[in-house]
Amino acid sequence: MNHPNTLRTPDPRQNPTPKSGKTERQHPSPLTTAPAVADNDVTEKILFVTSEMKDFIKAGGLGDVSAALPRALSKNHDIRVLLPGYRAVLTSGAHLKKVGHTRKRGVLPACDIAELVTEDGLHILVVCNDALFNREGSPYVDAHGEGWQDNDVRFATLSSVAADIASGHANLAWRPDLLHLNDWTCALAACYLDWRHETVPSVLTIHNLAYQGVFPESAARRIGLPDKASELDFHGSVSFLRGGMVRADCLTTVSDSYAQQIVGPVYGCGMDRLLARRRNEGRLVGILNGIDPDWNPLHDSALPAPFSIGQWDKRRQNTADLREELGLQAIPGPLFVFVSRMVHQKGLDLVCEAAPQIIAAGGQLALIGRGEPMYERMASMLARRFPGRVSTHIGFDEALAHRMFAGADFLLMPSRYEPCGLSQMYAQAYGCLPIAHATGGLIDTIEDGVSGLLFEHARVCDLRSCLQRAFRIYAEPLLLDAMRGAAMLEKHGWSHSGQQYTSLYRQLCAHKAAA
Ligand SMILES: Nc1ncnc2c1ncn2[C@@H]1O[C@H](COP(=O)(O)OP(=O)(O)O[C@H]2O[C@H](CO)[C@@H](O)[C@H](O)[C@H]2O)[C@@H](O)[C@H]1O
Repeated sequence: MNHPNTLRTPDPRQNPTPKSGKTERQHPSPLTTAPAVADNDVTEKILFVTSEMKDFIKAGGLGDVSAALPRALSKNHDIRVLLPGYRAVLTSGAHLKKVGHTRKRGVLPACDIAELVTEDGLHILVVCNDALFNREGSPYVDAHGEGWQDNDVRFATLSSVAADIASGHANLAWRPDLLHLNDWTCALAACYLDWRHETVPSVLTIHNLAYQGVFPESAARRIGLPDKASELDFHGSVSFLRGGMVRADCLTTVSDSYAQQIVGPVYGCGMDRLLARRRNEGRLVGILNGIDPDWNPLHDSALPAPFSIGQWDKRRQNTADLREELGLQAIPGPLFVFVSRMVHQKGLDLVCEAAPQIIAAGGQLALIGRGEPMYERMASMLARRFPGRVSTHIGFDEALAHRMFAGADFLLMPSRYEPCGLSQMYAQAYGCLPIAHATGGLIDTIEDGVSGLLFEHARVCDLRSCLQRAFRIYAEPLLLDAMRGAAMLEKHGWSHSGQQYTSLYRQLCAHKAAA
């Protein structure tokens, strides 16, 4: 997710958590007892608000989760996704029908609301405002990679419309019992509900705390913030995420380990004290992401040789074809891949530093990604330095990513931090063993020495030792195949996490109803 207009992780030692003029809402935790969840027991109406969805437009992992989680939840909920009317949505070929309208709210514009239904029956509500959303390119950045100048207005509008739908001010025949917000781009919805004295409960999921939707103070005027909006104050700037973190009824993040890490100064991005307080209130929980069941190497049309556990000859065919596709030599050594946004978080610099060791030991490396120009250059230079042994593809190519997981022996994921991570789970499903820094969701999804390899610190020396382990495993085919099988057997579906969300929704709705 390349979210501009958001500040990179502030150093919390330099920036202690600011004291807001307003006391944060105190309420007893409702998250104590979990009502039983029966399958196909469709109850609460949920509005799932997101700024990207893989069906139409994806910038990062949020796009994957926004496509998979609502579908998993639809067996227990009447769930609708709310998405901005980007050009990619309007021109997707789906039939859009106008179903509602929101009025101008101060400086925020009026919007139409259209509905489309996906082929598999998921209802999507689309916020239509051509001036804000109907433009070419990414949800967050312009053609030069700069954040859209009006991102504050665009995402305040998305949030305001979500609150309008929740409070029955959108002329819609449907009204949700709960709002599920995702990341800073819609976090303000929790504030709008509060400022408008609406009681609809909200859950805010933090997919990546480093992206906080921080804008200069002038944004307050541009989006018409009320004077009382001190919960958005972040060292004199306006933080959309902070507002949502204060006002949402419950915060979730995408793994248990990350939930534990972000209440401390190292991973807390300057928000650790607020988050610790919310955890002590019982209002911060970790719910692990799952992956879409479509990630199945036996039924993947992108693969030259679909395979299942044990069909290692077929898997090797994918490796040979991938080498040919990427212009890599046909050698007997292991193939390592890196499939990721190329940003500081993902540790590409560590991969580049360790690459000569991989080559010297008889391995190969293939990289795919796009992101910050410095990292893209680093990856391209590596391919020029080691022709036939390193391949770099700058760009986004979903089908190639599938073939890389299916053909590579190891996935490199030395992320400095990782809220959950999806690539390691995709890799495991395709028998490619992740080699990862033991942080966040990587701890919760990889069993060291069984379904992948973990190293303790995001340092090149730790990565190097882990690479030596990988070469030793590769030299023992029986062990390698056993680990591949174990990785493919990992259960990373959405059913358990979906149940946890359902329990949470039910507790919050019951609590609000009782109040
Ligand atoms: N060039 C390219 N071509 C093809 N595919 C590419 C690609 N670059 C990346 N991808 C794919 O994009 C997705 C990225 O998902 P991640 O969870 O790894 O990262 P991200 O940091 O964006 O997500 C944030 O949100 C998610 C969702 O909650 C958290 O898992 C994560 O930890 C958090 O940082 C994966 O499916 C990956 O394979």
